[in-house]
Amino acid sequence: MSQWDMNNDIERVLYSEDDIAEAAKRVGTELAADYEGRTPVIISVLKGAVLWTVDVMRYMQYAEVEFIDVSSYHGGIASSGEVDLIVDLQTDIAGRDVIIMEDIVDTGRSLKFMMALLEQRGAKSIKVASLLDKKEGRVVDANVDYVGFDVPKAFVVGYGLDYKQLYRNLPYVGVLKQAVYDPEHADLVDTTDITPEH
Ligand SMILES: O=P(O)(O)OC[C@H]1O[C@H](OP(=O)(O)OP(=O)(O)O)[C@H](O)[C@@H]1O
Ligand code: HPA
Repeated sequence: MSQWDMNNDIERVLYSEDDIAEAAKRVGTELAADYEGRTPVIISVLKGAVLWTVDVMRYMQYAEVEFIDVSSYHGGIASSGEVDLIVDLQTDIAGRDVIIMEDIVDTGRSLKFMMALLEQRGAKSIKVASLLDKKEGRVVDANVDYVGFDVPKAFVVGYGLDYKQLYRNLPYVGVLKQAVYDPEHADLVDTTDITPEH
């Protein structure tokens, strides 16, 4: 195997390409049924949710898609606690049914920030569809309505999720090897006793 291979940096795969394709079909089909007769605005959260968004929306009917970018991680593995709006929506969502598409809800800070913003702008309804829900990571209240997988408390990468902007293009979700992290952050990552919940 070539040394120049991202797969070498992965400790273990949690959700395979097939697992994710199945989850996208399940969530997309459920959304199609729940939004029958309505045209929701899908709000895809850059950059991580792009792959999940396009895979899920293939199973839906009439829907618009918009992008937003909020950031609390600034590239590393620890949430900074402060959320910034980096890229705003290009449309008015007042009176609209919106679906926030996330790759992961972890501390909940990004989602809480977006929920407040969309409520303030007069969204008629707001639901959340996330590939991963890391419930153990929550530090603020944030609820996910449509979940791909409940993910254990470990820093994961792949299928949109990054570490320092890399690994988003892996087709699966996995745990990064400890050795890949900056030594000063090593204590923030727990890769032991991780059991996939599927
Ligand atoms: O629940 P939280 O602790 O707020 O974490 C979840 C957020 O963090 C990640 O985005 P990030 O800010 O890293 O941007 P990215 O999608 O561009 O990687 C992820 O895509 C979520 O939006
Ligand atoms: O586990 C994670 N991996 C990548 N990005 C993230 N943003 C919040 N949690 C994570």
